[in-house]
This record gives sequence, C-alpha cells and structure tokens, in this order.
Amino acid sequence: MPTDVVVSSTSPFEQADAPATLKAVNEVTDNEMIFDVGPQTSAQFAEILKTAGTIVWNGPVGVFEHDQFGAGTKAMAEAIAESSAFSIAGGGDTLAAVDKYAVTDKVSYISTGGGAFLEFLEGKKLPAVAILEERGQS
Ligand SMILES: Nc1ncnc2c1ncn2[C@@H]1O[C@H](COP(=O)(O)OP(=O)(O)OP(=O)(O)O)[C@@H](O)[C@H]1O
Ligand SMILES: O=C(O)[C@H](O)COP(=O)(O)O
Repeated sequence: MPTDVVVSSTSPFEQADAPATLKAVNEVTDNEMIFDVGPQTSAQFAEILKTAGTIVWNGPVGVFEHDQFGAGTKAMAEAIAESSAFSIAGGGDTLAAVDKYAVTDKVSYISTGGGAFLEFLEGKKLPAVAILEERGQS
C-alpha cells in the first residue's frame, strides 16, 4: 500500500495545472484527492518489481496525463523497462503511459485489450479467440 501520496484539493480533470502536494498517506485531509503515489512508494514498488519473474501492468498509478501527477507512473514504466521479467502491459491508458515514457521496446508484450486481457489471464473464454480456435480445427 502507498505510504506517501501526491494530493490536490483541485481536480486536474477540471484544472490542468491543479497544484500538487506530496504528503504521508495518513496526513491526507477530507478535502484532498489522491492523484499519484509519492517517491517513497514508487521506490518500494520498484523494489518489488525487481524480484518479479512476470509482470502484468494494467492501469497507471496516477493521473499521468498531467505531469505534476506523473512521477509515480513514470517510475513504474522505468522499473518495468529495467526488469528482466517477462512483462505484459495492456489497456488504453496504460499504453498511453508506455508511449509517453518511451518504454514500448522494453515491454515483452503489448496488449491493446485492457479488461479483456485480464479476463483472458483469468482463464475466461473470449468470443473472438473461441471462434478462431473452433475454425482452426475444422
Ligand atoms: N487517483 C485518480 N483519480 C482519478 N483518475 C485517475 C487516478 N489515477 C489514475 N487515474 C486515471 O485513470 C486512467 C487509467 O485508467 P485504467 O486504470 O482503467 O487504465 P487502462 O490502461 O485504460 O485500462 P482498461 O483498458 O482496463 O480500462 C488514467 O487516465 C489516469 O489518469
Ligand atoms: O479502450 C481501452 O482502454 C482499451 O482498448 C481496452 O479495452 P478493454 O478494457 O475493453 O479490453
């Protein structure tokens, strides 16, 4: 769980230059919204990623479209890029982050599906894959 976070009382979806403040997670007040993880948390997540054999990435850790809330997602992208693990990244916004932080070549597999690829990993049957398998057999 995050120990430090980047907050604002203004949403970057309403005001692009919403001011960002770094604080400990237990110091977040009622009027503040969390829009990114802090550097201590990113470092902790990056450490965990170093020990992974397989990494599945679905979802940025912050509102990375606005740079004041992008450091956490950038750190995840870089940790995944440096890792020797087999990495899969999927989902529209995740791929926008992969592109923004220029790590496309360092991710083992890029999936345009987001929710769909998670369902595939869960073992659910995807209709398009099922019909291809069926036709492939006949
Ligand atoms: N704390 C937050 N509050 C609101 N929006 C956030 C927050 N953190 C991240 N986001 C936004 O959520 C979006 C990412 O959505 P999501 O996690 O669904 O990823 P995805 O890659 O599009 O996956 P999928 O394809 O499964 O939907 C980004 O646009 C990001 O700005
Ligand atoms: O629009 C998206 O984010 C991607 O195309 C992922 O779609 P999915 O979540 O329906 O797989």
